[in-house]
Amino acid sequence: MLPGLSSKKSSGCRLLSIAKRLNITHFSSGISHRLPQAYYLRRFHIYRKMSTEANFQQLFNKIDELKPRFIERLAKAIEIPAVSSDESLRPQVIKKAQFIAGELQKLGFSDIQMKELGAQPPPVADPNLPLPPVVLARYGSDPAKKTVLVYGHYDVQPAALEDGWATEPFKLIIDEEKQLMRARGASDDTGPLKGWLNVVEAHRELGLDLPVNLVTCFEGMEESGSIGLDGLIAEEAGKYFKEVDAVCISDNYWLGTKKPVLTYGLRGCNYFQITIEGPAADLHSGIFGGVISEPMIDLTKVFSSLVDSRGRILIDGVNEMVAPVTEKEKELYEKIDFTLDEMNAASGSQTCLYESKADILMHRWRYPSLSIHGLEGAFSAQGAKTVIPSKVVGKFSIRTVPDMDSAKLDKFVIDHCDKVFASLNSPNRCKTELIHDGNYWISDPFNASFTAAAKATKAVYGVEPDFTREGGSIPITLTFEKELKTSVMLLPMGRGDDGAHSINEKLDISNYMQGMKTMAAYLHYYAASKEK
Ligand SMILES: NCC(=O)N[C@@H](Cc1c[nH]cn1)C(=O)O
Ligand SMILES: [Zn+2]
Ligand SMILES: [Zn+2]
Repeated sequence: MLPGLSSKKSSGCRLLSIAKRLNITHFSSGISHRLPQAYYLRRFHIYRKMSTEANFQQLFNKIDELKPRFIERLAKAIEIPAVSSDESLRPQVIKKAQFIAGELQKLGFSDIQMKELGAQPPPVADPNLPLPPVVLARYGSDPAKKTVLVYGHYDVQPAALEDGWATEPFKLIIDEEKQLMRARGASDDTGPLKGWLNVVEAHRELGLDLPVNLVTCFEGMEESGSIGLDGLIAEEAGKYFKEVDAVCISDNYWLGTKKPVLTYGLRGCNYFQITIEGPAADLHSGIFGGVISEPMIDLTKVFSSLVDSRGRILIDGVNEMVAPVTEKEKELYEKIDFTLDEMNAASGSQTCLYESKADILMHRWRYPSLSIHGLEGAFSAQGAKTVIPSKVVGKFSIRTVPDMDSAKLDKFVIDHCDKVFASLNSPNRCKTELIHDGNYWISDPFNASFTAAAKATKAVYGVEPDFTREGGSIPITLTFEKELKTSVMLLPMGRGDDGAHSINEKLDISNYMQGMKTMAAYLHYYAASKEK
């Protein structure tokens, strides 16, 4: 099976040798062991029997049987447009939290708490805008069982029909021909979040004991940088999350479309905005064009100084912080099941900047990238409006990697924008600020949790998963690891071509069904493992 099955209970030397094999030099934290080995051995004897493939068959059949109900329930959650970045939709985000709490209650979860996080900090239009609550709940509290915290987010990215969606984004559409479900949040992350609830439901329907105690941590600000969640986790580490042995996050995707993966690394994300303002109001370009200084022209100059068309970041000091590639690391990429064709299929184009698999993967996983996302305040409709916008707010983000220092990065970026703007000699005003940030994360993929997930993947898909890193970010991952002193494992449900954050987001029905089976099997294998 997997080489080097072990956990972080082993000595530091062992961990170091695993790190060497994977060529990881940036473990984000250590793991403490709070209970003696005998305790876990006892748990192992209790649950070993339940974790046999025979029991899985019963569970898998039940999940299959409940498929129509599970799809219908997902459709109900999807209907709530919980877009965390749109202040006007904040009541909908809160409504979705309440909806999920109601579902948890119906399923027999206990100690359900809607943790309030206060008002959203600036920059924000409404200074009293409430952050959406974090939904905490428990299923079981048997001291003889291990406790798994499952994290997910119920907020989603914006979506509108006019962006080019084939169908209404907040209505779950079943494409019978392609056997997939299309809607905003289907894959990121309402589908996987509902998956955990469905796993509990399948156990209940069978009268089967859940092999672990489950704790939920479902947030509503992930797509906006998980604002407020760090503090809550720190606060609850010794309280609500006290007994947590492992954290499992299902909020990412397979690398491609065929092979299941387990993910042990993420890039971070620092998100910035540049505000440039000048005239008191939008102006007629025939009257004022060529006579006044235009904020939009200044912004394009600053934007174009950030990155070149080959994706190279042009800000002094940024690339210098990146950990160098070693020869051994290069070998890792060759073993990963992925092709340029898959990359092109996922982007729906032939616009990839690299040809070799290693280059693509390295630029997705271990190098930083800078993306320009858009702007507020400028004309963006069809037709030709001859206006000079008086104030524009440009948005861009940098995906961060080991060994980049987040605070240093912020300084480099802000200094750079200030310097470029100053060089324009513009009478306009310019301000660059950080909107939110979240750290990169890299972990040990040979601990008990990853091992259990690998066995679960094999039991469901019949293949060993690839171990991958991911270019996206889940800002809270490192916080869980540090504050709870537990391992974190990423168990993706969807595929690399799901179109998360894009138009026509989808989740293949087979990924939903097999994903839930994998989640269930993971809980059983993890419960049965000797190690934490
Ligand atoms: N499924 C994970 C995901 O989409 N994460 C977001 C997180 C984020 C960071 N800043 C804003 N959102 C991502 O864009 O990677
Ligand atoms: Zn997500
Ligand atoms: Zn997302």
